[in-house]
Amino acid sequence: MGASSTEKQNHKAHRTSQSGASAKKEKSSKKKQGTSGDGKQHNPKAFAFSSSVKAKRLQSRAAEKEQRRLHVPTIDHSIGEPPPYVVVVQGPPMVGKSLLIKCLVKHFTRQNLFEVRGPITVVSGKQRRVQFVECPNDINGMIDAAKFTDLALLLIDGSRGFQLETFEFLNILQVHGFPKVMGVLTHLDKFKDVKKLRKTKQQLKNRFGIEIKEGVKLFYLSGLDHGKYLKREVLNLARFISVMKHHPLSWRAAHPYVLVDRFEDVTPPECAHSNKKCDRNIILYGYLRGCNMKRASKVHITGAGDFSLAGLTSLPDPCPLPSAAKKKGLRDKEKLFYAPMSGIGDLLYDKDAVYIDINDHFVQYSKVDVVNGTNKKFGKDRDVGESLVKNLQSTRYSIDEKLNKSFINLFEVKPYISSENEVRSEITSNKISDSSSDQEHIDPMDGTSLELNNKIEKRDVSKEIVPEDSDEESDYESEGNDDVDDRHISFVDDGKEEEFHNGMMRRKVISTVDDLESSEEDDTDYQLALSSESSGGSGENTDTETGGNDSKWKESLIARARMRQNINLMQLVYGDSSSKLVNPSRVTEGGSSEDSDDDILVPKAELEKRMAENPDYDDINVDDRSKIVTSQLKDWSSGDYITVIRDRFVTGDWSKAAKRGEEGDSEVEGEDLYGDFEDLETGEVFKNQSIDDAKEGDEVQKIKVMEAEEWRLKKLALRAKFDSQYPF
Ligand SMILES: Nc1nc2c(ncn2[C@@H]2O[C@H](COP(=O)(O)OP(=O)(O)OP(=O)(O)O)[C@@H](O)[C@H]2O)c(=O)[nH]1
Repeated sequence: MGASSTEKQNHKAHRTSQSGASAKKEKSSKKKQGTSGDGKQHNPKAFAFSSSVKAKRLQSRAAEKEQRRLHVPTIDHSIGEPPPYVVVVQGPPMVGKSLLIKCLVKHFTRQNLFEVRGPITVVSGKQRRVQFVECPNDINGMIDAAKFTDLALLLIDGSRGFQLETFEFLNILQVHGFPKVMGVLTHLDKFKDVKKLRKTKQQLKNRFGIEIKEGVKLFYLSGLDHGKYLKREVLNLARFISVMKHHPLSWRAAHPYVLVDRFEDVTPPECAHSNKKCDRNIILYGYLRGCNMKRASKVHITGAGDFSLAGLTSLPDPCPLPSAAKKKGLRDKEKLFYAPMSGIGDLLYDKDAVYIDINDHFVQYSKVDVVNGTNKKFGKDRDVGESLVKNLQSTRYSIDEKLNKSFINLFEVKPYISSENEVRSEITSNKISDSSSDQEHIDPMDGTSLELNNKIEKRDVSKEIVPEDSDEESDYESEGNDDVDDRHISFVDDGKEEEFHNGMMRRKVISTVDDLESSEEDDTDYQLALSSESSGGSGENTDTETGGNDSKWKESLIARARMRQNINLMQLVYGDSSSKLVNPSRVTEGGSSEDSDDDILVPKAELEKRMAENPDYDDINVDDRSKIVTSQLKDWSSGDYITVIRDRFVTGDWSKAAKRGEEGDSEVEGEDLYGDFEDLETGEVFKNQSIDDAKEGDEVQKIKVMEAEEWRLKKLALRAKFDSQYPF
């Protein structure tokens, strides 16, 4: 019973849905199969071309599409890694451009960026690098940015809506080929009402579509978290940027251009120093985009003008793709980031150097200005190397300048002290200058103001006489010379005082005239010291103490100064007294020079007169031969002597010369003019037959000799002529 009832049960037939998603799905699948709803197949001919015109139009359309696809400019990956894509972040002021770049950089590199300046290159994926640039808010900056941007992120303040800057930039983009554009809405957290927020979002999206084109992507950054955009939203935006398809603009693909990420001024500092408007040499670094650039081509630098390239060099990639980077020994993190103008990035590749950047947090090498009397201290304590580097920064003079100012003192006494007056004026000037010894003197070698050196200089120039009374000396030391260096140590030993000044030993002589005179025999490195150093009073003290002997000791000083002014350099260098120096001041009445200072001084004019009357070869000044005594020499300007000399030449009359020789002219005498002569061609030997011999023989013999002589000279002249013409 139960079984029969089940057999009779009527099942409802399956009714296919006529509406809804499943009905649509079914319809489309049947269409694809070419069957109608009842399962019958359509007539295939029904879908063939009904009109030939329509068919042609369809065909040409398809061909056009295909051609367009083929001609889309693409990046040639065969020539190496493509340069990074440039993402320009643009928007009105305070919209959040810098913050967005910082957040994107943080996302890609896990590093914090403190300042956004210049292009920032990051590796966004295995095969892609992105360069972020913040667009300036002036019109020129926008024009420049429109020229190189591959993707423009237009930031719009949601709470304010579209602002003028956005429209300006869009218009500029249109005339520069219109690269890809994406919108980013910020400041959405300022909306308290959710409905209003939704409505505003929709409105802005529609407007954005109208302004640019339908379907343009618009991102929403809904607020801040710890001063940064939400990670999720940044990640979405970053992903979109890194997978976005880029098609370079055709004009750009055909023209080389560089977005400079770093520049260096390599103008010689002297030129820049002397003329601030001189032509500068600049090295610009950046990725070359578009096509290859020729070395000799002219370039346009935006905002600066047209320039010619001096050179073009390819450098290693400062931010290579991870696949190309050598991972051994380097952390990937370091390699994925390059922002030279922002001061980030450890390594900096130059044309001829690689720089390692050490963060100021670790060490501060740059010179820090003292602010409010307190010097900011960075990093750890200084070590030797650091202090050396810092010392270099405080150098005020270049080596050239220092060399120009420096001098080498060959003599113990400066040789320009030549007369009594000069010596006197030197002494007095020292006295005067002592009182003004506070004046700053700059040491040419180390550029520091050293009063100590100043004093040493004075000691060298003039001399110091220290009073015999050692108490006074000590008084002097203690009284007015607090600023004298600590290293000034004095030793008194047998009338001479040894003194250490800056590590140099000096010997002073205790100044009595007797001592001075007795010490003259001692011709060692005796140094006479005038107490020019003793400020004000001591110089006067010496004068008063020596009293009546004043002129006497000065005389001996003058004599010594004069003696030293004529130091023979040759004697100094070779140690041999090949010549005797004339010391006009030291010639005695007898006309001979003596070493003693007791000699009576002879005026220079009188000495010269004496030398002219009774010259001596020894009196010839070896240093200055122009001072040769001329009275003993012949007057070669007289006509007779000139003819004598003239006839000595080939063009002269040799017979006359011979005659003169006969007469025994003193000029010709002694010269071996007619030596033995052998004619190399004939082998004939002519013995030395002077004209004097011919005089003794008969007239014929004499003529013969003359002829032979003339013939010989002719031959010599011919030979000389031949030699000069012969090429080798
Ligand atoms: N509440 C809120 N504040 C934001 C938002 N975006 C940015 N800011 C703040 O706006 C201020 C300016 O941000 P910046 O990134 O310096 O803006 P900018 O566009 O670079 O400014 P300029 O360089 O002067 O043109 C910062 O204090 C940000 O914290 C946002 O979505 N919401």
